[in-house]
Amino acid sequence: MSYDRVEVPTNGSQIEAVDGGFDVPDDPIIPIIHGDGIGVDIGPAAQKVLGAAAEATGREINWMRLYAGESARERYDENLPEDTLEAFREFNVGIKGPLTTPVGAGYRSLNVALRKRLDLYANVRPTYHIDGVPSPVKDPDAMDMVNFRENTEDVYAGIEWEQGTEEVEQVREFVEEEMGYDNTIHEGEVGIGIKPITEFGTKRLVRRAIDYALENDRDSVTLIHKGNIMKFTEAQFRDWGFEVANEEYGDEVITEDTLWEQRDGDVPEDTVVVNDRIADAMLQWLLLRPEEYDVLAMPNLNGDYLSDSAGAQIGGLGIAPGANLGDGRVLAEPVHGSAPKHAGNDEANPTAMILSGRLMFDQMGWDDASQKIYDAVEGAISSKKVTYDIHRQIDGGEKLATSEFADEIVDNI
Ligand SMILES: NC(=O)C1=CN([C@@H]2O[C@H](COP(=O)(O)OP(=O)(O)OC[C@H]3O[C@@H](n4cnc5c(N)ncnc54)[C@H](OP(=O)(O)O)[C@@H]3O)[C@@H](O)[C@H]2O)C=CC1
Ligand SMILES: O=C(O)CCC(=O)C(=O)O
Ligand SMILES: [Mg+2]
Repeated sequence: MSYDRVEVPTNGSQIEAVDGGFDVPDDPIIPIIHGDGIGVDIGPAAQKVLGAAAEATGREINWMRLYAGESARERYDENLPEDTLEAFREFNVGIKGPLTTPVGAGYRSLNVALRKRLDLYANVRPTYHIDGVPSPVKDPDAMDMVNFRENTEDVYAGIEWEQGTEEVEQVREFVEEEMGYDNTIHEGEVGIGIKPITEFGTKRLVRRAIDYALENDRDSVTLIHKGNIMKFTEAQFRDWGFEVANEEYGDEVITEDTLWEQRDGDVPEDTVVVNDRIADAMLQWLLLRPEEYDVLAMPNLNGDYLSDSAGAQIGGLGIAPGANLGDGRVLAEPVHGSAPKHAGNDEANPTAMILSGRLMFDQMGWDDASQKIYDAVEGAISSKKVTYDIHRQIDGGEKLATSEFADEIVDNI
């Protein structure tokens, strides 16, 4: 493949996607987007730590810089160049920092565009507590969840019409007059959006969540929806989710309803329980009884809200990692955004992006390098040498810059 403005490393080899996994050489070429805002600080920091963990386990990462957002506007005069998409398609496994999306007018989310264009349909966001990280809750270790968020549809599909346009009035007329929703929309200006939830999108996401639960000895998968209100989208997500559980997994999975019918309520060994919860109530259980929840599966918007909220319980957005998964493709990225007010100040916490790299290593089968990163992050934080976000929540300690904190982690590897 030839690229317009991307330098492909001359050393290193390609990670191949094979049989639902990856064939990973010891010198892989890995694409990376540093990202907008704090991406200029945390991107290089994460690259350094991940490179050091690879080296410490006898490997070498050959980084391939890719561009999106501001860095792409500078080089290509566009937000999401074809080079970037093609390189992720060719090299299969990569990592990105955050990309800014303007509120209201302006271009649509480049993060969402990358997920959709690369068909990275599952946004996986584990929420676990690392020793020494301060938390606003009494028992942060009670939370050990993995959030599977549908990544390609729901209100993030981007089908909406702006107030004051001819199009929005056409949609209003169609909805009111042809679809029978007369007197449902208030008079005056309106903006209208569409929320598609498909059987295809739901089932592949729920399948991925159940497979993960089975492969990782997890006890349950909870489908999180607002199906009491949105009956044909969110409730349908739940119904299709249960269909997958009931029809595709045999004895490996049992639904909560079946358990209740059996009355003794005992879960057979090695069986994953699939249940569902309504999204607003779930946000209270996250705080009150997190130990009862394990793997969560949900539509796009619920997953976006829930992952930031859960992240707060284990130390905040500076810590919370994530990865976008497709079939034979991985693009790791932190939960947080570009935090513009900290951009370029060398102060943001790189941990979320570093732990996202850990998720990427897990997908590559680099369990030893992944463990090294976990231990080194834990070591750095427990010595109380931390970035500002953690420092302000603890007594004493030393406040480090992003780059210094990355060096501290490298020293712990
Ligand atoms: N996947 C992506 O690329 C995402 C992109 N975005 C985009 O990012 C932009 C900003 O979004 P916003 O809503 O402000 O959310 P952000 O996640 O960017 O930041 C919100 C706040 O969280 C804290 N925070 C976030 N990341 C870190 C970090 N690494 N270290 C320390 N503190 C951190 C900061 O809090 P404090 O200042 O209080 O310390 C920050 O001001 C928007 O354009 C949005 O669309 C948002 C989410 C995901
Ligand atoms: O794309 C964006 O700008 C925000 C997306 C977001 O908040 C997320 O994916 O968690
Ligand atoms: Mg978000």
